[in-house]
Amino acid sequence: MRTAYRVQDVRAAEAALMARLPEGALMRRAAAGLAGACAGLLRRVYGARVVLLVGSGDNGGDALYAGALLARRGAGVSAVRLGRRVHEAGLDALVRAGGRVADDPYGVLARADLVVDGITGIGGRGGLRPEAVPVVRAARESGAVVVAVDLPSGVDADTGAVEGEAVRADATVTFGAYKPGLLVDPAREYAGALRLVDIGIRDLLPGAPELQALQHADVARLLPVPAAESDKYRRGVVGVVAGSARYPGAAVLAVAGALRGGAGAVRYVGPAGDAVLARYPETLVHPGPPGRAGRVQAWVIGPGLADTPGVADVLASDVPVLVDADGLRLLDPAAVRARPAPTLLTPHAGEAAALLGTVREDVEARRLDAVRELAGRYGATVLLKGSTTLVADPSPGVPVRVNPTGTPWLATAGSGDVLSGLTGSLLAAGLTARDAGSVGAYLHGLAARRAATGGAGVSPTGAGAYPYDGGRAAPGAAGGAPLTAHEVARALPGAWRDVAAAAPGA
Ligand SMILES: NC(=O)C1=CN([C@@H]2O[C@H](COP(=O)(O)OP(=O)(O)OC[C@H]3O[C@@H](n4cnc5c(N)ncnc54)[C@H](OP(=O)(O)O)[C@@H]3O)[C@@H](O)[C@H]2O)[C@@H](O)CC1
Ligand SMILES: Nc1ncnc2c1ncn2[C@@H]1O[C@H](COP(=O)(O)OP(=O)(O)O)[C@@H](O)[C@H]1O
Ligand SMILES: [K+]
Repeated sequence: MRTAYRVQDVRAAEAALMARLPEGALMRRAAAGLAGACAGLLRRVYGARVVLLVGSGDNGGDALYAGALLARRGAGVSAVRLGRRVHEAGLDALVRAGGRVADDPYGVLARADLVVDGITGIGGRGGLRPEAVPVVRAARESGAVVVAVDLPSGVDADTGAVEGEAVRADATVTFGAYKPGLLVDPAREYAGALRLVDIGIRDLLPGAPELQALQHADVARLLPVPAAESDKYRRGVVGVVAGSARYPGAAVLAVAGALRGGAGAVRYVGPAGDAVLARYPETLVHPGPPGRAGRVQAWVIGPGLADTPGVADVLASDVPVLVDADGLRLLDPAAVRARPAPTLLTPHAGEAAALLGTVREDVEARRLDAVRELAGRYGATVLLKGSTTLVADPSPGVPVRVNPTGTPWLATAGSGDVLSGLTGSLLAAGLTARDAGSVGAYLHGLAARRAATGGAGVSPTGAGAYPYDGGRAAPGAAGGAPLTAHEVARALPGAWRDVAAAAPGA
């Protein structure tokens, strides 16, 4: 499992470790890791042209010490000063190693092979300052590989927000622990490939991180597996209330997901029974209302529902309920808060904005804050869909899960319906709302990657999702082809098998 910690926790851990180590030891560890990563990105260090963008703080210090190490290996290293101050000991080390301060930043940038962004790290506030903006643009336009130190300068480490301009890096070398902004959009997009350098603070970080990103082995442990004595009822029955005369396809897609999510049976309730049966004869169909349809272990309500009644009925039940799409528009917040059984809300940014009384752009700019706030306000688990899918628990101390497997190819009509069916099925099979949401999003993203690329998923460690391959970042959609929601559903068993194969002893 990958974890991310807030700046205050990273600083506290660093301070505790620094008190036990000689002065400067941590920065030397960070710089050595950074220099090693830079060397890996350059075909040859000797003769390479490296430019350091150096801000006022220790982030600039890291860049200067790493630059000194590269200069000692024969690189031509120039420092561009962008702060009011500079890390003096770092600058001395660079000059002693043969590096220099650039008189003409644009001249050295035009010839650079590698640019090291040491403007700000965890001490940065707001976007880049105006004087840094043209320099950063010149770095990007030079075609050099851009490596961010700890974080791309200008992004918010704790929230993933980007206010104004920020560095767009090909790779980010981060120290001690991932920061939330490296895993959550929009900042994640600026970070490129990630590499974590161990500087020895791991055991000094708090027990609960801010974020968790599951990997294959974590998901494998959570997958429901039928026991020898299982029957379809013991595996769980999921009830799907979806579709309408206007949108029968949403019912078919939600059932397509539900049939592949581990429940023993899928009960469809609504007016699109014929369309569902035509595609999936194994479905149990009932015209409704849900209260008369028979016992289920979890309900999914909402995809393509239009204004069909049933939300209040389902929310009044004593089993876990997943509410999506039109269901989110029709729900009574007080009824959600009053439920003794778990509720999982699965909005996209627009639906989340409506639930919060704000606008979509606001949610997209601050996804992590938005998902936590929604979970708190509604007393429900919330899965916020989109470019980075997040799952928040209603209890504030519980880490938010961030899904690493998503791909922009998923932005296709109906793929959310597949996700709600799949996730509801996991709920019916007995997973908690938080686990069902994170496992559902993981399998859904993996299936989409397989469908878009003709088989390639992500590696068991999640490389391919947060890659560090010694080269440039693998962009999310590279090498893929358009896919349909149905293809995502059909690729789910393959994704499930990939993940299950990573279980210990599998
Ligand atoms: N602690 C440790 O043990 C270790 C820390 N390590 C490293 O230290 C980094 C943290 O260093 P830090 O605390 O010095 O902060 P940092 O990110 O360099 O920026 C601070 C200064 O930047 C300025 N500034 C602010 N906003 C700005 C903006 N928008 N645009 C431009 N400038 C802006 C502002 O100064 P001002 O210019 O206002 O005087 C502020 O004081 C951390 O990320 C990691 O790389 C590693 O070596 C491992 C060990
Ligand atoms: N840019 C993106 N990157 C990754 N995943 C995305 C992106 N945009 C949308 N998705 C995913 O695609 C699905 C779309 O669901 P939703 O918005 O409900 O659409 P629909 O209602 O058409 O099914 C969600 O799983 C969401 O997380
Ligand atoms: K930086």
